[in-house]
Amino acid sequence: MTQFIRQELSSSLDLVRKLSEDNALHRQIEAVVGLCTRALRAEKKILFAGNGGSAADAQHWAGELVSRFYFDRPGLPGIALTTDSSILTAIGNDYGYDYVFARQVEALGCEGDVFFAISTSGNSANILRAIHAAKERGITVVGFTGAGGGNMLEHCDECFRMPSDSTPKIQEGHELLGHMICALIEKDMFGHDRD
Ligand SMILES: O=C(CO)[C@@H](O)[C@H](O)[C@H](O)[C@H](O)COP(=O)(O)O
Ligand SMILES: [Zn+2]
Repeated sequence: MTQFIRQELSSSLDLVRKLSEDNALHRQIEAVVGLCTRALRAEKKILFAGNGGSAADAQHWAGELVSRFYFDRPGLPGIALTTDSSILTAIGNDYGYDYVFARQVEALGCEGDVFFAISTSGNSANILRAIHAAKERGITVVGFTGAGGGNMLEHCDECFRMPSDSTPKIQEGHELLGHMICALIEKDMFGHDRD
């Protein structure tokens, strides 16, 4: 068992080392933070969606914006499309699971919003359909995926590709990016660092 533990920790360290050395990624993070803060200053909002562990990320990051991250400050408009069981089951039952996020983007999204589309494979049908719905509405799409990129890659305005093919490892990378982006949005919008 300890060999598995060591292997897991070693691959996580390898991922973090790659992220820390990727200057293009750091510039991409800055670009995404900038597009998010421009949208927020224009009274727009950020939508989040993903499946499984990525649904947890969607809810986690929306909470960082609406509540707080490092310090007390006004709430920021973030909505996770993964939380309302009545909406999810109604759409899934009436239109099919592929539409559970796209229908919400249609109903809730506005031109100028930002949509964080999270899929480790880049191929989940309900994420791809939500991306299509977002683009149709002039909503900026920021993708979070893995090394392969999948079908979502070509449809995102910006897409973070973690340097791994392992779903759990990709998610670990997404978690790091999500926290950094939320912290930088907060800092940019309200002008100071941590408490
Ligand atoms: O969290 C994990 C694996 O670590 C799983 O729940 C994983 O999120 C699910 O298999 C998702 O359905 C995978 O979808 P996606 O990331 O490829 O879009
Ligand atoms: Zn997971």
